[in-house]
Amino acid sequence: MSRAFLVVMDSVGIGGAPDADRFFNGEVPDTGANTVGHIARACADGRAEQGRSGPLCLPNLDALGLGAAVHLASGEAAPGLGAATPVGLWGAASEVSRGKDTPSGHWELAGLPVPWEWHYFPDTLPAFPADLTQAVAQAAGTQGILGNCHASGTEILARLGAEHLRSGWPICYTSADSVFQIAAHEEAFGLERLLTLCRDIAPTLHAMKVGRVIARPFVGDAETGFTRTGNRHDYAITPPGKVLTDWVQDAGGRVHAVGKIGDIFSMQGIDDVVKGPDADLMAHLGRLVDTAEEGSLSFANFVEFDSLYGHRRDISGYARALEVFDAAIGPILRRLRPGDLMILTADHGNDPSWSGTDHTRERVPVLGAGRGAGAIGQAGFTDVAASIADHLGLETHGPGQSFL
Ligand SMILES: O=P(O)(O)O[C@H]1O[C@H](CO)[C@@H](O)[C@H]1O
Ligand SMILES: [Mn+2]
Ligand SMILES: [Mn+2]
Repeated sequence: MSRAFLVVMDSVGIGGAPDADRFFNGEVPDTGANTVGHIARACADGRAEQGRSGPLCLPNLDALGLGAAVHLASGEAAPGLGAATPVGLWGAASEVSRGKDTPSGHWELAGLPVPWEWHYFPDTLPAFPADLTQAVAQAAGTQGILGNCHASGTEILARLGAEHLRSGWPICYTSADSVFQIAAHEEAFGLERLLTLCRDIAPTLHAMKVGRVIARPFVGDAETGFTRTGNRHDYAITPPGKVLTDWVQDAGGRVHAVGKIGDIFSMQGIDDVVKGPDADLMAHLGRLVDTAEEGSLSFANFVEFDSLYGHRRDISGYARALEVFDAAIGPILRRLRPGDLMILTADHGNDPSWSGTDHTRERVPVLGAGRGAGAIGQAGFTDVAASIADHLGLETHGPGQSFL
């Protein structure tokens, strides 16, 4: 028997997406974006010295083949990585779904490319159509909404947090992703009221093919500043068909979700979920490596690379998070048993050295531990699902090909 662990390092791209010129941050195309490559370059040049220092140090990910994968994907060397011959399976995967967002990336990694065009709101003022604005205000019980624009979630709180406290109106904003985000004060507006509002309005947005309604609760005041809390909740469209989690369950295996995976798949094919900050999630992943059943899939997402550092264009923070992740995953990799496969990958890029504040279209690393060493080469996202299915002895579905 065998077990599988699929670990998504959210936004840890490695450059070189073949269609990067069709994706943008503002006016700037994503051509040339390279999350890991540019972080490694900044570290080597002494431009990532906050809370860490020196060349990017990722011995465990690099031993599996991260540096080699960066070079394969982008043609660029990542300074500090890629010196040794990989001891894992390594390759670079491209996405075919037409969104560079989290659900598109995860669904395709789970075997199902997104078959539709997502709806994106224009970067205009207002960003939302009048009937949607009215529907949200009516559901909120307010005379109107604030925001109604593209924004970074932290910047818009600094700009509109005080006005939200004065008016009581919810702050609604979007991004280059297919999202409708509602920020509201946990105490003044009420956390439960915000979650109810998002849940009630979600079917309207999903009918428009907007991927997610995201509740963004925050606390604080104008004097001390406003801070988002851990009570974020995503209300996502359901995947349009069966995915890897269903394949595992249909064969009688259990599926354990760690982090945002439950939200991203609307709990489809998932037995249980644990949430929390990434440091806690790593402890849960370690526990699953020690306890997961034969035939099971443990599916984890580590979001802080993206949410705390990529969108904030914080190169030092992103480098630090990669180094902390690397140090923590090492002992877990060493606890894998015969018959286990762990794949580490990503869902899109979010190059912190790039223009704008949105994701970047990139290839992603595919690093495999437990099934020997070797080059996978250029792969598709769906090959990840096919390979896990192959490893677990399941029938595969969809376009993916196993690289095992
Ligand atoms: O700037 P914040 O609120 O973190 O928003 C980011 O988070 C959203 C969901 O991942 C993305 O679409 C991006 O807009
Ligand atoms: Mn993501
Ligand atoms: Mn993101």
